[in-house]
Amino acid sequence: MADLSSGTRLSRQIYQGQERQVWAAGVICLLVSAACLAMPAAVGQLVQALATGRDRALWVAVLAALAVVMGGGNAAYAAVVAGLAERHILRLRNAMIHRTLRLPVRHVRRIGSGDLGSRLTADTMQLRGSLDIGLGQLPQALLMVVGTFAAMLYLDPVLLGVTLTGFAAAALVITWLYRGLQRSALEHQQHLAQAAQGYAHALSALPTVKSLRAEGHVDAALNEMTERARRSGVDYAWRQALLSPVTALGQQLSLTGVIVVGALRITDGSLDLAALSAFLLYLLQVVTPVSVVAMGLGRLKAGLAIRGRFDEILRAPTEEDEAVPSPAATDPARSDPRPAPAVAFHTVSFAYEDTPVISEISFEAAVAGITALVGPSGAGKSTLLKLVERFELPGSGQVSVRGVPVEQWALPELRRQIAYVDQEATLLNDTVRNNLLLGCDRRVTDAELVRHLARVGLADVIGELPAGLDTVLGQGVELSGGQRQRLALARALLAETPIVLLDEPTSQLDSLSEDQFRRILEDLAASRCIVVVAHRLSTVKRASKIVVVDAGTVVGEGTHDELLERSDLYRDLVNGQLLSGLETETTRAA
Ligand SMILES: Nc1ncnc2c1ncn2[C@@H]1O[C@H](COP(=O)(O)OP(=O)(O)OP(=O)(O)O)[C@@H](O)[C@H]1O
Repeated sequence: MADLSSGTRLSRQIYQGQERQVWAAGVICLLVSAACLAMPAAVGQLVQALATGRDRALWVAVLAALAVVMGGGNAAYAAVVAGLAERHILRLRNAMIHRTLRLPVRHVRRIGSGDLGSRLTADTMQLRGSLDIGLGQLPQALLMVVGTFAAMLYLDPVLLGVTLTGFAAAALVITWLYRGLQRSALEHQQHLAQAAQGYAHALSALPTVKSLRAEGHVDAALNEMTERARRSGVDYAWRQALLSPVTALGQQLSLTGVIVVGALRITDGSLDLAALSAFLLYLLQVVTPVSVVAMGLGRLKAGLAIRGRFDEILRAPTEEDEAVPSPAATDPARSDPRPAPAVAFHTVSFAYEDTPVISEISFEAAVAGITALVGPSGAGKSTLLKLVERFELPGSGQVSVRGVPVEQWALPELRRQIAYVDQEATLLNDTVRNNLLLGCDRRVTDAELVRHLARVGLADVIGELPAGLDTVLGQGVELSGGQRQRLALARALLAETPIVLLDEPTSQLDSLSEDQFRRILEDLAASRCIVVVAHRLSTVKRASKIVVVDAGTVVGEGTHDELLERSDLYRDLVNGQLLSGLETETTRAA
């Protein structure tokens, strides 16, 4: 029943908006099936015409017409069905792309980009094959089977009973094969996806793999994955391959039974030889469509299993679905007479799955000025930025942006308030211009783009690229880590958001760029809220507020001088244990 309802749902999705093509396919299918069914009768008529010498030309013409209908109809049917299937695949791919981009980052990371890529390519190809048989050959074969059995019923119901008994024995084995078929099809696609995921991961870590001379190790691990895919592929293939011989076995049983019972019935006079011959002709004719039905249902079952892998994505809750605004939520900043801070954490706790990472953290970042988050590695600083962006939702407590709890913002509106430069300073595989304009809602001239590039010290670098602002990044043109960070910073500047979140933006900058970066930050901080996860003392010292985070809690808050006096951890950090750039600073101070 479950199969039937998901099959019906699938058909509805495929046919939606393509009703004309569906009708055309239906009419062609009926015409072709009628022509096939009429063929044996027409051949009989021609034989009779040749014997009697009457209407020979007529029956030759009828046979020729039937052949044209069958040939042309089959070609037209295949074309219409291919159009239906391709459109369905297109919709499915686009729906998956649409959905994936709106899922929580953690969900997408958990599945993995290689696996998702495999769903979009290998799974859809497999599904396309299932649709070809399921939509293309199955309906026609079903019509043929029903039509032929109807003709056999008309000729001799007893012999039809014998025929169906033979096929029923085969059906028992086929049902058992189906059960494993769906499972092995799903396993095969999963193994393929795991291999794709492992491969993508290995390629992204290629320089590390090479430098560690770990090619052999990675090779072996990936080979193990491809071997698993081979095993499940073979399992799937033999089950598919058995469908045809089992059907043929059913036919042999039926044939033997029909010949024995037919001969007995001729002997007792309840059947004549002509009817038995016609019956046997139909029995031979029905084998191919029965095989196609058996195979087609098998492929359809496999297709439904694979389709389930798409549904897993299409039904997963998006970020919007996850953040159900709580009417009980109260924003401390709203009830406060002071203007709301740009960012406020109020007793926020958060865990990744079951691992607590943030525990009852409270702090505020003012509308203007730099708030620096410092602390040992793994303290939870980057996680705090993720909570502001609503990549993650707090387990308890409240994160507010401009006085409104993050889950009460419409997500696009919330993110319009924030420019975010992540640790990797991610750039898309697109032109420099488009990379700069991501997240920027206003019209920007090239002159303005160049001005911003100059501000982050990149105007010359970009000017020297083969196509300047139109150069596509990532296609043979790579920027250095520091250049990427500066480009990401220019993007954040262009977005002109009231809040800027920076995650270790100076990690790959040289001291000259770092000075430039610090000046830009100070300019920005005059009118915007900058929350920066910083490991450089040069940035931290100029912050209007420093929040010291340790093991998911705030252990100190204040200015550089205040914290030097009050916070042991901050002193440790400043003494060079955890803030890089310390030596430079201490040397300078000396
Ligand atoms: N996506 C994730 N899933 C599970 N655990 C995570 C995830 N991201 C981070 N963590 C864990 O949460 C803790 C805090 O990580 P976070 O990146 O916020 O620390 P951080 O202070 O920014 O560290 P660093 O300075 O080294 O970047 C770490 O123990 C980390 O292992």
